Amino acid sequence: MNSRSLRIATRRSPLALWQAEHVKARLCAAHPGLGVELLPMSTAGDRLLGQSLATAGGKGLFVKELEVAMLEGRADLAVHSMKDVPVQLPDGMTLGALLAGEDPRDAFVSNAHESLDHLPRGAIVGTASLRRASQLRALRPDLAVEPLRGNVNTRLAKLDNREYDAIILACAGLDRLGFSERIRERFAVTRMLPAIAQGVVGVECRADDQQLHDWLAPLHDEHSALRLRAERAFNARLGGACQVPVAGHATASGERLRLVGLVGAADGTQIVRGEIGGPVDEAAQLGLNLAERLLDDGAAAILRNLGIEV
Ligand SMILES: NCc1[nH]cc(CCC(=O)O)c1CC(=O)O
Repeated sequence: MNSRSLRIATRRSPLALWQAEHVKARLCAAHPGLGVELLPMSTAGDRLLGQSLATAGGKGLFVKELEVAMLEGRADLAVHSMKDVPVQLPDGMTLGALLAGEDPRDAFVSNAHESLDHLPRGAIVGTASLRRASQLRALRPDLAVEPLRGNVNTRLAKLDNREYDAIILACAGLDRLGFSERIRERFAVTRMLPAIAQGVVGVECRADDQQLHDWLAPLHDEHSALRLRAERAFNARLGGACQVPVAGHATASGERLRLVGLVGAADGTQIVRGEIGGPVDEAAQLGLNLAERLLDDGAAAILRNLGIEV
């Protein structure tokens, strides 16, 4: 038996709470008798929901308070959608476990229309993501892409309120929250390339907490780790934030890893896309190499137009 009890810092959104409960359940199943409790917190990202994520200051807004709680010893671990975690972690923090990935694809959600291709001209599609907006506009320049913020439940409520004809969300979040039947179309990744790390839940903790690392080991998935090593290295070279319309998705099969990535102008008029393959033990280098290639192929100009130095 352990005398130590673990505290999981988590945001209060239904998706964040689901993920934290999931990790708690996995920890308790792997280590019967271990005490685990949730410490729900509000983050700057949650308080600034009126603004677009890009103008408000990016994905770090959702994780900083949780990291401070861990660094101050008020919490032991935090559970994140890895999509929301900046590539650079604060000193002293590490990723203690990356869970097996769920569906990485984006979802087309609509009450009246069965797929993106069925939307009438001029239909209003909600998304706050530059990445989704860029790819949507390239696929369907006739649509009106409008901002949509809030947690998953809020976004669905805005759709039901007829503020949009359709919205785009991640399949993984909808599946986790029991909303799978609301998905009308799961976009092939070749059509709507997902965000870096979409669909992967990760655990962040202090790097020096060896006991916790041992407890987390049974939760870790090596395929997710490989995938994220390539995708996050790719993203890091391209500015590493969600102010940038960057997408990337890696898959490993045996000893081979394949990474597809893109950088797009927000208006969808330009998308620079590429693909790279190589040995899994060079995952990070492959991500970096693909980023360099896209920068040479025009991504550098797109990013410079957005004020991002690369
Ligand atoms: N930015 C919010 C966010 N962060 C992670 C997910 C989905 C779950 C995941 O990708 O693991 C979502 C919602 C969405 O984009 O629909």
